[in-house]
Amino acid sequence: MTARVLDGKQLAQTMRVEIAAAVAARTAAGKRPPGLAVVLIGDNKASAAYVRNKQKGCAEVGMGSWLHHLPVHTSESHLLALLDTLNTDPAVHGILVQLPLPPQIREDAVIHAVGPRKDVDAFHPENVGLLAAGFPRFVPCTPHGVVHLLRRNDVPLAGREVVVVGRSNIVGKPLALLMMQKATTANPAGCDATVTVAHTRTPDLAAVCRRADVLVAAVGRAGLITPDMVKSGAAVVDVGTNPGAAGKLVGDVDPAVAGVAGALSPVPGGVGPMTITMLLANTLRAAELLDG
Ligand SMILES: Nc1nc2c(c(=O)[nH]1)N[C@@H](CN(C=O)c1ccc(C(=O)N[C@@H](CCC(=O)O)C(=O)O)cc1)CN2
Repeated sequence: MTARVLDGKQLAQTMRVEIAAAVAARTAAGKRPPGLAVVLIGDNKASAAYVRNKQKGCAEVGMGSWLHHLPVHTSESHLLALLDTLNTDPAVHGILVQLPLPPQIREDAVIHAVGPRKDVDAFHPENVGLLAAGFPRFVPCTPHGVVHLLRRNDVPLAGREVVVVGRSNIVGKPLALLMMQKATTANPAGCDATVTVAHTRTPDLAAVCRRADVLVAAVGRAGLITPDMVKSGAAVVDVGTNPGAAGKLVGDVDPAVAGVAGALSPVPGGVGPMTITMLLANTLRAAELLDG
């Protein structure tokens, strides 16, 4: 078997056209274009590239974006003061602080300081709570990208066994919530699946993974998921972004898994591009919620 490729690059592009149409309709109706403020601290090359792509995405769909690039030694209080200003700026609908942060700045303090109505990453505890309760204000970008990638490729989820390997706040936990939740009008990203969350301390990880009709790997360990861990015909989504040889990005899934899986979302070209498109979708939603 050679797995069907779940092409995130192409789907992200299709969804951007849909978002651009919604933005154009808003501006034609005399509304302010959605605007995203992006805060980048320091000179991490990968972070700078992600931020560039986020701004490029904004331009592509007709949204405004502002980059606040702060030096690596920026103090936490300086960053919090900037966030205060952005929280009250009516042109700014979404605020994003690129992670990871330098060590003098507490991630938790920053996550709490982004106004929950502008928190397009959906990291603020208020938004985490709303998601957990099944009434998300914003759906976190990477998990939402995974759900769209599977749905738009007709991978069945309702009633299926989904195994999420990884328990991070950004991917594993929120994705497990979406996968287990009932699909409702308030929560169309709910998937009605039966969900197992596994991680590096799970005994016999291979046996747990082999149960999956849909297997999602989000651990951050290159090549962790090998062909013997995958049920024949399963859909496999790779969310890993690990540094490989010659500056290449490597996923958590061994490429040989393509010989066993029915469908495979690769790295690069799978969930990554979807993450940025879902950020644009959240910025549009923030503008709709804030400005009507
Ligand atoms: N504030 C946030 N910080 C971080 C997030 C986030 O969602 N919000 N996630 C990651 C980084 N990230 C977005 O910020 C991100 C990672 C990867 C990609 C992507 O498109 N990857 C491409 C490959 C790119 C390459 O070759 O280098 C792919 O997978 O095809 C987009 C966004 C941590 N920080």
